[in-house]
Formats: sequence, C-alpha cells, structure tokens
Amino acid sequence: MSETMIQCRGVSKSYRKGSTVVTPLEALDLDVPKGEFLALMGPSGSGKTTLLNLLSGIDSPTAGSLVIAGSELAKLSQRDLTRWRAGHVGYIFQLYHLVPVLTAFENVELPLLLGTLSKKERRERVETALTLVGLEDRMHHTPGELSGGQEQRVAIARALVADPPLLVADEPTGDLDRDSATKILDLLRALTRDLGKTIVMVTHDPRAAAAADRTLHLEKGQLLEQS
Ligand SMILES: Nc1ncnc2c1ncn2[C@@H]1O[C@H](COP(=O)(O)OP(=O)(O)OP(=O)(O)O)[C@@H](O)[C@H]1O
Repeated sequence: MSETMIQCRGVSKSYRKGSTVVTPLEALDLDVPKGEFLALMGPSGSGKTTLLNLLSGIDSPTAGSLVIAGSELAKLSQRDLTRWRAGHVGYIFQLYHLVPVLTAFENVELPLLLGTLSKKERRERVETALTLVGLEDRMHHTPGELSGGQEQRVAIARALVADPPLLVADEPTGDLDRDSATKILDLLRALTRDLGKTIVMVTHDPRAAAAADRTLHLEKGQLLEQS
C-alpha cells in the first residue's frame, strides 16, 4: 500500500467579507498518496487557492483536520509550523514571484538563508536545483534576462531547493505560451517520476490537467473526481 502524503478530513474554511461569510471549502475530504501528481480544477472563486494555502500550512482551516507528510498541522505551534513549512512544502506561483534584482542563483538560495547550512552547502544545493530544472547555464542571470518559461524554472528550483516532499503549484503554466507550458509540465512530471515528489497543481487548462495522474474538480466546497 502506498504511503499517504495528504489526508484532509472534514476540512472547512470560511472568510468574513463585511457582513457576509464566504465558505469556499465545506467538510472536504481528500487523500493524496505520496508521489501522486494531482490536478485541481474548478470555477473562479471555488476555493482552489484557499485549499493550496491550507495544504501548505500558510493558512489554517476553520474546522477539520489536515495531516500532511505525517504531521497534524493543527498540533504544531506557530514556530514549528514555520519550520515544518520550510522543510516540507515548496510553493510555485503563476507569476513566479522572483526578486527582480537578484540573480537566478540568489533567488533559489533565498529559502536556505534562514537555515543552518554553510555557504558551501547552500551553493551545492542551489546548483543541484538549477541543474535539475536545466538552468545551470543561467545561474547568474536576473529574471529580466530570462524568458517566462525560464523564470518559472527558477521558481521551481527555488521550491525544490530545500528538498520538500510536497510541491503545490497555483496555475504554474497560466502565463506561458504552449511550448513553454509543455516543458514546465514535463518537468513537473519528471519530479514525481524521478524524485517521488507529490504535486498538487491548480489549473484552468485541461491540457495541463491531462499531464497529471488524477484530476479533481472543486464544486460547492467539495472535491469531485472528473469523469
Ligand atoms: N483572505 C481572504 N479573505 C476573505 N475572503 C477570501 C480570502 N481568500 C479567499 N477569499 C474568498 O474565498 C473564495 C475562494 O477564493 P480562492 O482564491 O480560493 O478561489 P480560486 O478557486 O482559487 O479562484 P481563482 O480561480 O479565481 O483563482 C472567494 O470568494 C474569495 O473571495
């Protein structure tokens, strides 16, 4: 039996918006085995980003339990949760969120600067991550000197540099042309196949979803298997 990376039980999330309460996620259950590449689809405002934020420990549920990579997140103190996040989850954004004045190397090194690794260890990790995404020859370029697809590769290297078991990606191909998107999807697939990473990817694009092992549809706060 395969190990479970994500177990959500009865997870709800509500936000107060003025005098109304919005509940994008309601009593949601989700199991994701280790090494799965899962796509999440659903209409705008259906709670996809909210779910990614819960899975990555950035936000906490209003009700329900989340066990991710063996940790029950609600039981962690704020300090332990921050540490857990740094070691267990890499976040990939649609618009890359790279620091424009830093080189690719420096952007990828950022998540390691708060840790205890020596400069030499950091350099090895950063070079390994940039090599994994095929950008070893662009290490000293700034984001402005790279294409969108290359910027997303740098962002993926940054998400990978601490070697987390889980990657969450919010529309990672949403701002890319077809060819660059295909390359990013191939890279994500390789990360699950070759490194055993678990990936949860939000997408509006059926082509991107087709690259995943499984697609779930978020509707009315619940996840439905796509037929
Ligand atoms: N921090 C917040 N405070 C208040 N409301 C929020 C907050 N974050 C999300 N919401 C609301 O929760 C609902 C779900 O938002 P979410 O961003 O998760 O949807 P989504 O499916 O990712 O949408 P899209 O496809 O447009 O990115 C929306 O109604 C949104 O306005």
